[in-house]
Amino acid sequence: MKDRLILTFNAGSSTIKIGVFRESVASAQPIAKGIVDLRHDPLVFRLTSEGGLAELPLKSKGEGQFSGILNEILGVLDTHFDLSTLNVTGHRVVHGGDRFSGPTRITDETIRSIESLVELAPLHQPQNLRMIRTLAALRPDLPQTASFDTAFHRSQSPLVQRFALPREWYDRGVKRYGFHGLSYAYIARELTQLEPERAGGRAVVAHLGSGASLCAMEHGVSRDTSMGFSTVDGIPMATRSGALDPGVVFHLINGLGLSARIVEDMIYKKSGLLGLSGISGDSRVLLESAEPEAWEAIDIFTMRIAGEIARLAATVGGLDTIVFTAGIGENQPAIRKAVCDRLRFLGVVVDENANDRNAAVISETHQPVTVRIIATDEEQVIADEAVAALKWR
Ligand SMILES: Nc1ncnc2c1ncn2[C@@H]1O[C@H](COP(=O)(O)OP(=O)(O)O)[C@@H](O)[C@H]1O
Ligand SMILES: CC(=O)OP(=O)(O)O
Ligand SMILES: [Mg+2]
Repeated sequence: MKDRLILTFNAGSSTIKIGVFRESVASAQPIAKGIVDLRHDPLVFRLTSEGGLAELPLKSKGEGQFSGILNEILGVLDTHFDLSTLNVTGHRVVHGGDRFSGPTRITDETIRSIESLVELAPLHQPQNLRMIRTLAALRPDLPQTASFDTAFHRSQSPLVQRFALPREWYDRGVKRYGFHGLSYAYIARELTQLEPERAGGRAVVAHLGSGASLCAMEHGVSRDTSMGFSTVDGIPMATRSGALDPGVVFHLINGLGLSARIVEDMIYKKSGLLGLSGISGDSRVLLESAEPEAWEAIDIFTMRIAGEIARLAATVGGLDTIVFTAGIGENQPAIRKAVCDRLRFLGVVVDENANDRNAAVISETHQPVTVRIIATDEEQVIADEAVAALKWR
C-alpha cells in the first residue's frame, strides 16, 4: 500500500508547529516535525526529520502574512515529502465551546461554529481559522479535521465550571472551559503507560509554555484546570497576566478612560513575564539576566504556579504526582525547583541532581509525591484524532 500522509498544524500564541505523519494501523507514525517562531524576524522554518535538521528562511514576514507563511511551508514540505499522498490535515483549534467534545471533520458549518468563538480566544482562534481556510483554498479536496483544546476538560463537574455569577450566564456559555487539552490528553496517555493501575492517581500537570496552565487529573481524567473562560486566566504567562481582579479592569476602563481594546491588548500581549520584567516574555532570557526585575518576574511566576498546584490538589483531594511539561516545564530546572520548593509542605521533595539533568523522575525516592518530566506531543494527538475523525464518517 502506498504511504498515506497526515499533516498537523498547531498554531499557538508564539509559534506554528507542524507535524508530518504516516498513517498506520496502530496510530499515526511521526516522520518529521517543523516549527516557525513568529517572534523571529526574518522567519525561519526549522524542519527535523530522519535526514537531520534543516533551517529554511521564509520570505513572508510576521503574523500579518499568515497565508504566505503557510504557502511557503507547504512548498518546503512538498520538496521533502510527496504531498500528493496527503490524506488529511489535522488542526489544533483552541476553542470548541460547548459544541465540540471531541475531534470533528471540518465543514462549512463547523467553520462557522469555530468562527463564533473568536472573541473567546483572540490570540489563537483567528490563526486556527486562517490555517483552515488557506488550506481549503489551496487543496479543496483534502479532508481537514479539528482537534479542540477545550474537549479534554468536558469531564469536569459544574462545581468547577461555574463562576459565582447569576445562574443564567452559565446557561449562556459563560463558564470555565479550560485549554491545552491536547497536551493534557497526551500526558494522560503517557501516565497510563507508566502507571497502568492509576495513571498518576491524583495528579497536577503543569503545561508551562508561552501560554501556560495547569490541570488536575484523577486517573487521567480532567477534574479542574487553571485556565477558565479564556486563555488569559490562571497563572501569569509569557505575555498574559493570568487571573486578575476584575476591579482592575473596571478601574482602567471606567476610572482612567482607557478603551476596552487597549486594556485587552495590555492584558494579553504586554503583561505576564514581559510586563513584570520589562525585559522579555521568554523565561530563558530572564534566567540569564542580572536585572532584579527579571528575577522578581520569575519569583512571581513560580509562586503563582505553586499556589495553583495547591488549589488544584484540593479539588482532587490530595496529590500523588506532579508532571512538568512544555517548553519551560521540560527544559528549565530552576523554575521547576522554585515551584517544588514552595510545595515541600505537601510532600514534594526534588532531587536536585535529577532535576538538573531533566530526568524523567525528579523527586526523591520514598516521598509522597512523584514529580515527573514528560515531553508533551500535541501533534501526535492531533494526528491520531484526525485518523479517528475520518473513520467516523
Ligand atoms: N529549551 C527550550 N526550548 C524551547 N522553549 C524553551 C526552552 N526553554 C524554555 N523555553 C520556554 O518555552 C516557551 C515555548 O514553549 P512551548 O511549549 O513551545 O510554547 P507555545 O506552544 O506556547 O509556543 C518559550 O517561550 C521559552 O520561554
Ligand atoms: C491555549 C494557549 O494558551 O495555547 P498556547 O500555549 O499554544 O499559546
Ligand atoms: Mg503551545
